[in-house]
Amino acid sequence: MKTAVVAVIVRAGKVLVVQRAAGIPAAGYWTPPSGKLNAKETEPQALVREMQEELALAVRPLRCVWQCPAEGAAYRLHWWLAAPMSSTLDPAPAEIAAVRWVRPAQFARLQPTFTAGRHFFETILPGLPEWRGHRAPLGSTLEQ
Ligand SMILES: Nc1nc2c([nH]c(=O)n2[C@H]2C[C@H](O)[C@@H](COP(=O)(O)OP(=O)(O)OP(=O)(O)O)O2)c(=O)[nH]1
Repeated sequence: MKTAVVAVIVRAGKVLVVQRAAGIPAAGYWTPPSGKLNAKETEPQALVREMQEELALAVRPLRCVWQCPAEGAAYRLHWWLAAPMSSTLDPAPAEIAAVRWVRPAQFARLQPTFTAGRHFFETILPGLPEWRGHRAPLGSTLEQ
């Protein structure tokens, strides 16, 4: 089965999500950014390439934290933590309609979202040591 990578990019206790553009599959859906692997490409290579193409964002892939089937099951989604290496975003309009940094409670209010995305924010993300470590020292000031 083919693989797509999903990038979990955290900054200041928030996760980067994108709204898929009109004219692509699942238009309008909010999700962490993703992309399919090209032939012979590794998952980290695909992550770096897709974040560059879709957002002009340099990232450093850290580790795969979750896997799940895509809806319709044509793809397997591999969710990777990735560190942002640049501070600006330049979304490609053909693929991305909007970009936001969200806390899990804010993601829960976005519509529409995929079942996998909701599960990730509700269940997987809160259990990751990197996420807890990221948030703990920041306290409540960045939570507003
Ligand atoms: N990003 C994302 N995609 C999901 C989720 N659940 C789910 O079924 N999908 C589907 C939507 C897409 O068809 C597929 C992800 O592949 P993709 O992001 O590479 O799709 P794409 O059409 O933008 O392809 P590409 O050209 O950018 O590679 O999985 C989810 O939670 N997040």
